[in-house]
Amino acid sequence: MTQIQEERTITYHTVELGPLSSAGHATATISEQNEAGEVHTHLLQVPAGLPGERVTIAVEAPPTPRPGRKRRHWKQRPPRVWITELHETSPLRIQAPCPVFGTCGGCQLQHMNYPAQLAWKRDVVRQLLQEVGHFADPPLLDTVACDNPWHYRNHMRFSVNREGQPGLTARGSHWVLPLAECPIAHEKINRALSVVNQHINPRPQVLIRCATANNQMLIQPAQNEEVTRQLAEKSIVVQEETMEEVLGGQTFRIRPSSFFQTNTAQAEKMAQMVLDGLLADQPAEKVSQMTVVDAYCGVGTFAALLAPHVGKVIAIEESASAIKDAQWNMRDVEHVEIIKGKVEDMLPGLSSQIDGFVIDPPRAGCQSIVLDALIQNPVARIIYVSCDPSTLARDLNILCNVSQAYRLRSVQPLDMFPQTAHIENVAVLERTTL
Ligand SMILES: C[S@@+](CC[C@H](N)C(=O)[O-])C[C@H]1O[C@@H](n2cnc3c(N)ncnc32)[C@H](O)[C@@H]1O
Repeated sequence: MTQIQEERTITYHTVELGPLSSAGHATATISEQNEAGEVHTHLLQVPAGLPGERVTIAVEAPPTPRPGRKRRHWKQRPPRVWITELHETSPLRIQAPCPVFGTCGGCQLQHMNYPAQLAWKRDVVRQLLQEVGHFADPPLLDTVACDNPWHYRNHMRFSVNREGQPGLTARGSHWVLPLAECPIAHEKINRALSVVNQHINPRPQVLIRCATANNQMLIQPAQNEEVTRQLAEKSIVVQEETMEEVLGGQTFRIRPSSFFQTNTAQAEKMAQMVLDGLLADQPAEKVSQMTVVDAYCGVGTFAALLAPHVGKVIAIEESASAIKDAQWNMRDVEHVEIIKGKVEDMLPGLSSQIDGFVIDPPRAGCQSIVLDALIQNPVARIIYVSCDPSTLARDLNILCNVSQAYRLRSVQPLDMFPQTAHIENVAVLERTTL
């Protein structure tokens, strides 16, 4: 089959780069004149650039809809932009170790030194808390660094190309870059990849998840006997249904489709922040009587770690697989109630006799019904764990400024995803009325 590739115009511009966008790309403004002599200004995202740098960029016009295609389904893509020459570099620039950095869609910040990444993440959170959250002077702490900002990911989802090779996709496309290793993947995942990529993978994706506390690994789809044997030679024990990982001194069983934090070392720190935020400064006898809710509990990480300290834990989760794991993980704890369901359905019906909440929703943040329930029956403390600072800022504004039901005590950025633009936060809120 012959495929006719559309020819796309590439223009070159020498520019000074502006601030990083929240996606982690530098920005650039260019002006172009069309055939009618009209000048149009465009704000572009420049991957692998840094503010203040003087660079030449190539700008490839986005594809246009093919004749006959319904325009209704057409989604205009931004132009593809890449740096062709660096004239003046930023003092924050370092050599990115990955050969596909800038092309791969996985990392955005490998070219920026690590302290600068941490400072930039704090700055993004500050700006969002001010502009979206309406906190004039937010109580924002410094970003907690990851002790090793490389090889931290315990879970990788590789795409597979037509030749059956696993890799990561290029930014803004479905084009698979076959990989021998990835500098943010855990060393055990890279070891497994070096075996898996020697075989033809029949499915469009390969998921690899490893434990850091032992040699157990989950791989989907299941690999054949030969691959499993070769992995065993590399000391990797491929599990069939569940694997076990240790966090905060407790063992957690995890199924392939259950959520588990992807950076175990940082998750340890995060769990301690949750415990401290909820229980610190309170007399032991009061803590032992507390009823706390772990909403969006996943496999029960926070619930299990809170259980030894408090009177009762109610854990809520919608995923059937995570619920099975949570039940196993807390099988020996009597004072835990595990509820399968949506937080927005369960929360309004819960008793008002709750002393503290841990909420760790997906990126979209909390639904308004959840925020309403927290405002109607304010609890002494909420620990809001968030993987998206913009929805966190939106929800904190409702909980603290609009309703004035809570006071924001602290927001702690935690670098769960070094080398990427993703930002995790732990916010501590307390009820305004005692
Ligand atoms: C960010 S994860 C947090 C998991 C857990 N707190 C942890 O640290 O491992 C969010 C979890 O919320 C669950 N979830 C998503 N939407 C939900 C909803 N509306 N109600 C209940 N659980 C939900 C997901 O299945 C996922 O396990």
